[in-house]
Amino acid sequence: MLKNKTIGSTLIIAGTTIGAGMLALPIASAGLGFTTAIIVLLLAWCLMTYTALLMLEVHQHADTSATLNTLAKSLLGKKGQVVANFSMIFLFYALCAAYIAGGGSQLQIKLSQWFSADIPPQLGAIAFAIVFGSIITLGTSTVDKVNRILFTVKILVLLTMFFMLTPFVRGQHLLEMPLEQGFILSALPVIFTSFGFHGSIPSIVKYVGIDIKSLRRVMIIGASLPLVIYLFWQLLSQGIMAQDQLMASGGLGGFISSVSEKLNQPNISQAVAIFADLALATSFLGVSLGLFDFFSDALKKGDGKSDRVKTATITFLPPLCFALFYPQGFITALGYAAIALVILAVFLPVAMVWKQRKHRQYTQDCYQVKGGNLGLMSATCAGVAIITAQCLQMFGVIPAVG
Ligand SMILES: N[C@@H](Cc1ccccc1)C(=O)O
Repeated sequence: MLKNKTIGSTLIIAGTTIGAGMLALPIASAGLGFTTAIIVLLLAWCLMTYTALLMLEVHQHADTSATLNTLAKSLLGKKGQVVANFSMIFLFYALCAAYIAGGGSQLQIKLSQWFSADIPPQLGAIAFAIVFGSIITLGTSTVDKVNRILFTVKILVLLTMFFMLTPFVRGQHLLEMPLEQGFILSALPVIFTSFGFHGSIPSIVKYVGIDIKSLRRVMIIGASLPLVIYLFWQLLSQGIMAQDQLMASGGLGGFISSVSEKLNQPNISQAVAIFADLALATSFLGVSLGLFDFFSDALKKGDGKSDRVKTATITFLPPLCFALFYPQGFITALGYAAIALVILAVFLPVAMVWKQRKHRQYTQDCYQVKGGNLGLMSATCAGVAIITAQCLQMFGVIPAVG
């Protein structure tokens, strides 16, 4: 039974992680060249796995049903709790905004083809938000059913897409060096966000129970599956197109059409487009369900129809507004998400573990993540670097990606 739960939880983690971020990776890392991109991916993976283990170290002494809210409150006090909740809302809003902008632009391209008319991107965003907002409003069991089907198809399409794209990889593209050093900094926030899943750790702990050995395995394998898939994805996207072509694609739709132009194979570009839709849809369902439940709990809304519609409005309206103003804002929104994710997935775990190690006697059988203070310091510095990179981009000091 526990084994079953461990496998299920590993898949939940991997499923949450592989999403919009993966679609943004080829565009965000276009200027880096293959080798540099791989090094940054590995570093981001190390950081995120390390902080996920830190969260387990914190969870081992708390109640099974502890949430980030209660953990932050008990270890860091009222201020910590406010910071935790604020970064959670900001992260989920930014992610939803990215999904609506990305999904909307995909939908708009399709609607324009179907109706042979020039449909504005805003209409795509509205339609995308209404379709998925309704699924969420119908309830968690509907989401579960839709998600299972979409997730299975997503993995099948991913494998097909990898299989079809491999023959087009050209070695010389993989030897290219960073076009400009600034691009390394610019790519950090999006690459970091693509490894994010930390909002789901409390639910997994609650589901599996406090069994550190199993939980460690869940976190390590759950974070490593996306790493393997991203490494392949990087090999394919950067191996097929030269850096300047990738850089010129601009946005998700642009990337997909460059792939189809380059390969001149309608089947492959179809597979890439379907994968992109499914990746957006599954992550959107997972993240917006989390945000919906968070609001419904925080605002003490019931499960009645009118209450659910009200909660849905609070959940979906602000990110929809962002997507209406910035229809091309897919990657921009993911960059903003990185700021909140650094707080949630790096600063908070580090602060909580630091406090706990200081105030609590660790006995022989307590779990303590290796690395000591040096590990905590390095993670903090990495977090500061990511936030700085995003701010420098916002102020136009370094080139923006996307
Ligand atoms: N990693 C997810 C984004 C995410 C970050 C943090 C928590 C949940 C999801 C993606 O690539 O789409």
